[in-house]
Amino acid sequence: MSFKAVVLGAAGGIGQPLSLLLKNNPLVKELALYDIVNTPGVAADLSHISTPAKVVGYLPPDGGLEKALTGADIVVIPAGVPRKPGINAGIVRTLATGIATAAPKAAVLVISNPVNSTVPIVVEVFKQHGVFNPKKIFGVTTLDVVRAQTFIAEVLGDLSLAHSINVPVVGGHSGVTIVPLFSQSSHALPAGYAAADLEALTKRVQFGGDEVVKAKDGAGSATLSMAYAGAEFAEKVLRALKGEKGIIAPSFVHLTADAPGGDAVKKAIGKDIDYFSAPVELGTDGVAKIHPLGELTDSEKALVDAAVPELALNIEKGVSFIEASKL
Ligand SMILES: NC(=O)C1=CN([C@@H]2O[C@H](COP(=O)(O)OP(=O)(O)OC[C@H]3O[C@@H](n4cnc5c(N)ncnc54)[C@H](O)[C@@H]3O)[C@@H](O)[C@H]2O)C=CC1
Ligand SMILES: O=C([O-])CC(=O)C(=O)O
Repeated sequence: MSFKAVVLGAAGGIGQPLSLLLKNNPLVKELALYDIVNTPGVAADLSHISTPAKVVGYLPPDGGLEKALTGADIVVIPAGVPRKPGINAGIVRTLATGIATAAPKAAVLVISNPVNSTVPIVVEVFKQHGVFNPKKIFGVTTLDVVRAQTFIAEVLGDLSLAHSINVPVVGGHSGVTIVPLFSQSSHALPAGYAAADLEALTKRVQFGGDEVVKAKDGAGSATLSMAYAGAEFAEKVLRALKGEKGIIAPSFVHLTADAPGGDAVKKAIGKDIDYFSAPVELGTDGVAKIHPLGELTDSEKALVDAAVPELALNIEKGVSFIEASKL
């Protein structure tokens, strides 16, 4: 069993390396690349790679978005502009409308920032079209996990461990809404690791994006690490769609009653919030189960408490953007 994957924003800084990684994924039989520019070139380039996926590029004229999306099993959205939330809201609304019309059953992986608001935008558009399935819409927070894995491995002095470190990062995807649960890491920090160092490590995960923006000196935000993270999460979703069991990864999802576990997360965070990034068990229909946050330390509880009000505002911004555009 193999799948049709679609990348919306495929010609961008994330879109191109992400498309390369998906072209390299044996679970992908067809790769449709959509952007407002340059996809014919990106598709022609990738199509010479000797892996099975058939690659086709699409542009807006002649129903390009609809053609790209038709028959999609998974749609990954890295379209938009780094650090321009207002512009991205409109772009994501347009793309979500296309998906709701042409591929309402596909798994939708939202990378475009701010994820805490763009995921609610996709959900509200799907609701308007009567096709909302909370099990199929994912905010991609994998880069936060990838950073936490790497930074723990750096502290442990062995980067070869990084990929095997299992560390949940929950909450949302921006600043203080990002909550790494280092106490639950499969690889513990060194005994006697100072509280101030733990605080600094937490901040480094929360503001890892700023580190890259600064180093790129005005030339954009994280693209290559994000492509890696997006491809890794997409691969997990595809493996689960194919029937593999027991795959769990944090993702920013709707805490619906339709997927068991959401209520327990709401209880743990002490607020009736509609979205949270929690460890999600993936299945043949998307979200199979939302896992609990587990035992939190006092400092982790404080991080969750700080995250929730900001998260609630971000979510409301996304919802009200669509509400307002209904008028
Ligand atoms: N979730 C996460 O962890 C991360 C999210 N991001 C976000 O990913 C997004 C993309 O970042 P980059 O690739 O660096 O930006 P970029 O500017 O290099 O690429 C964006 C691409 O989107 C395309 N685009 C614009 N409007 C479009 C539309 N209506 N339909 C289809 N494509 C459209 C552009 O033509 C461009 O090719 C940004 O919003 C950024 O903030 C970035 C890093 C991490
Ligand atoms: O910081 C940014 O603007 C991009 C991003 O989401 C990240 O690197 O985590």
